[in-house]
Amino acid sequence: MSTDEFGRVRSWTLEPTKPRFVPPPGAVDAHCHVFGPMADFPFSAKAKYLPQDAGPDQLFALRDMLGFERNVIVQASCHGTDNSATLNGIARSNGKARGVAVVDPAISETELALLHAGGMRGIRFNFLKRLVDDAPKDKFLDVARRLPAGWHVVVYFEADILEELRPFLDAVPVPLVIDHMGRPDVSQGPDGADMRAFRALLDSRPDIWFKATCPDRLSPQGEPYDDFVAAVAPLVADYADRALWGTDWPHPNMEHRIPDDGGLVDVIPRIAPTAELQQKLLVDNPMRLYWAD
Ligand SMILES: O=C(O)c1cc(C(=O)O)oc(=O)c1
Repeated sequence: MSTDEFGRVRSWTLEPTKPRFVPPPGAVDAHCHVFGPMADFPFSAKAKYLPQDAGPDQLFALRDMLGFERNVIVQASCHGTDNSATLNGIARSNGKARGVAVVDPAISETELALLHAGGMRGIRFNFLKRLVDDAPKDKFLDVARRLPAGWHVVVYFEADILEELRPFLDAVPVPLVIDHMGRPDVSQGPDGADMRAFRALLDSRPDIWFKATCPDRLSPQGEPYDDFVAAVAPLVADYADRALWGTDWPHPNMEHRIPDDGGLVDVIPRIAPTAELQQKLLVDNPMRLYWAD
């Protein structure tokens, strides 16, 4: 694990390998983050981790090396509800990044419009207790009802609270995107209880999307992530028009098991084995959600 003299942690490799898989033209890394740089964009006082800087320059260099063209930058929990670092990343991308914000539910319509102008197209609700202090469902629903046209809600939760969250998810009046598939136990296989519950959620509404992401977080086996591939490939095949993919760089909280980003890209052709599936996963689906205008 790499911690600097200020106790700031690095959760990403400085030497990612070049993937064998070549993404189709226009491929979107639809789940990544930026950390800081802290001198310009300090972390939240409530942050649960203190990372080293992982700013837009590093993100865009990785994007190019991996063969991607666009990023969707998701506001990381360490920046709380101050979206300046994410907006800075979008602003510096020459139109090649859009974002997902985290907001105080009391945010005004004017501030939401500013986030839209800055390239945000959704907000994220985080239900992981190790990342946020509280997740007020009633306030979340209030702001979900006031979003700019075309926005969606990204939700991050773990499989053990999916049933409890169902009434809340049912009540969200805009499309939903589920981070990391709601963290199923992939060792249960494609027909395990967690995947069945997740499929039931997807079947409940046609406008629920998911990120087929994070083998590094979800695979007990680790590389080459055979358990993840076995559980997730059928989901991508069956819900091909609703699947997104992303690196999750700089892999918050993964300092003890830092993944190789090239290795993550090489999982793509195993969960999306045909050119048609790859085109949907990496280009058509994220473009519909994030670059509709
Ligand atoms: O599982 C995590 O630790 C994690 C954290 C964050 C964040 O801090 O925003 O985002 C993610 O997508 C995943």
